[in-house]
Amino acid sequence: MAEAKVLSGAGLRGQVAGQTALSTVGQAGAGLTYRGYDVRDLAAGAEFEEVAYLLLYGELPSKAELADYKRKLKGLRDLPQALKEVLERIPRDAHPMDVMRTGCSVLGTLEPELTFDAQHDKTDRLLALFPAVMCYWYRFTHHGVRIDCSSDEDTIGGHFLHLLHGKKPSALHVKVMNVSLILYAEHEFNASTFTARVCASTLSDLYSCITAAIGSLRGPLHGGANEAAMELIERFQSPQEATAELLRMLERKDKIMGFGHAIYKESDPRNEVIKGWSKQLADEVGDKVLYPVSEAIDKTMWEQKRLFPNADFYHASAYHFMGIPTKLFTPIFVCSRLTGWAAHVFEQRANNRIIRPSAEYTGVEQRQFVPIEQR
Ligand SMILES: CC(=O)SCCNC(=O)CCNC(=O)[C@H](O)C(C)(C)COP(=O)(O)OP(=O)(O)OC[C@H]1O[C@@H](n2cnc3c(N)ncnc32)[C@H](O)[C@@H]1OP(=O)(O)O
Ligand SMILES: O=C([O-])CC(=O)C(=O)O
Repeated sequence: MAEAKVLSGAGLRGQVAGQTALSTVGQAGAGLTYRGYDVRDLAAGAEFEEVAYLLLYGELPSKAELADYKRKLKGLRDLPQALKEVLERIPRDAHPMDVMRTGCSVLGTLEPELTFDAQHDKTDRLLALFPAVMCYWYRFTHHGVRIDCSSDEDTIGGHFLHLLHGKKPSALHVKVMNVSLILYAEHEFNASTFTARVCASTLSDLYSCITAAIGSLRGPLHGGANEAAMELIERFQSPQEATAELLRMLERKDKIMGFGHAIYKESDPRNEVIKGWSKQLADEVGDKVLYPVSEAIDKTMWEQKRLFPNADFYHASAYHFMGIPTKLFTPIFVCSRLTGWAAHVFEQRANNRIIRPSAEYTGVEQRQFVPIEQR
């Protein structure tokens, strides 16, 4: 059973900054729950759309509700022409997280949230269309094709893989995407969600909250770590080489991306799930390097620092084995975490007070103003 991490010091660590009924993180017994359900049970038995519905609408759907919800989302997948034109203008070497941020913001000008009554419909639209924002830009700028943004795929994960690769994905890959989207969906007051709530607390619109959250997720200390972890593991040809270099990196006090956590102390419950799927994908593609290298880094980090892989580390190899380009790793996180962000925005709006903490002043004492001619 994981103990709660002892929290102190900077970064607002250990401060209760509000209330939520959406998830628990790092509590004894179950490391992560969404509205009371253990994330491992959801990842094993649910579809991502069920989890999205749970977070956004409050309860797991019945079969009929899920079928209706998936039908609704399927009908909302295509991008407005004006958004496609904007995406075509974004440079090939732009970071895809900047593309997601811009795509979200532009949609906010085309289909604005005029009243908060529209918050669920606007969220469903973003949920349905985010995979196409990423894939339309990527395929246009990298392969010169204007893809059809609708597909017959039953799930968001399958739809994303279909748009990216231009063909029907395998059942295994659809399953892993589904699990991945569930694992990334919600995580209490992490940096990007807190950003969304701060924005919501000013009574701003949903698109502003989500755009701001994407900006926070982009950094390598948060969602950007899955991409940074891939850049690390692909440097090595063998576990021995990885271990030797890791020891040098730790000696230099480098941060190893994909390890450690602000709240969890001994393990991240999402890791065991995605690690298992990464192993299965490694076997499928006959990998003899990346997965053993990942395990060697994992072992060395634990032995040397007592640091464990977080949700991001084995996501890197899992996504890679499915042929997903590294720079699209963090945008996939956006497609999932949108559900948590939006649910937090709804929660903030339902019981709002503007979030405005105080600062401890550390500057100079009050002093006399000196006119510019006398300075
Ligand atoms: C989905 C997610 O967003 S999960 C997080 C993804 N981010 C990463 O993987 C980035 C790498 N990890 C980190 O930078 C950190 O572990 C964070 C940002 C996740 C958490 O930061 P904090 O809460 O400040 O970490 P914490 O207080 O546990 O750090 C304790 C010590 O371990 C070190 N440490 C923590 N993580 C790492 C790491 N990944 N590599 C090397 N050292 C580390 C810290 O530098 C600190 O050392 P010090 O006491 O000598 O200063
Ligand atoms: O909670 C955090 O600080 C980061 C994290 O794991 C997440 O957002 O999924």
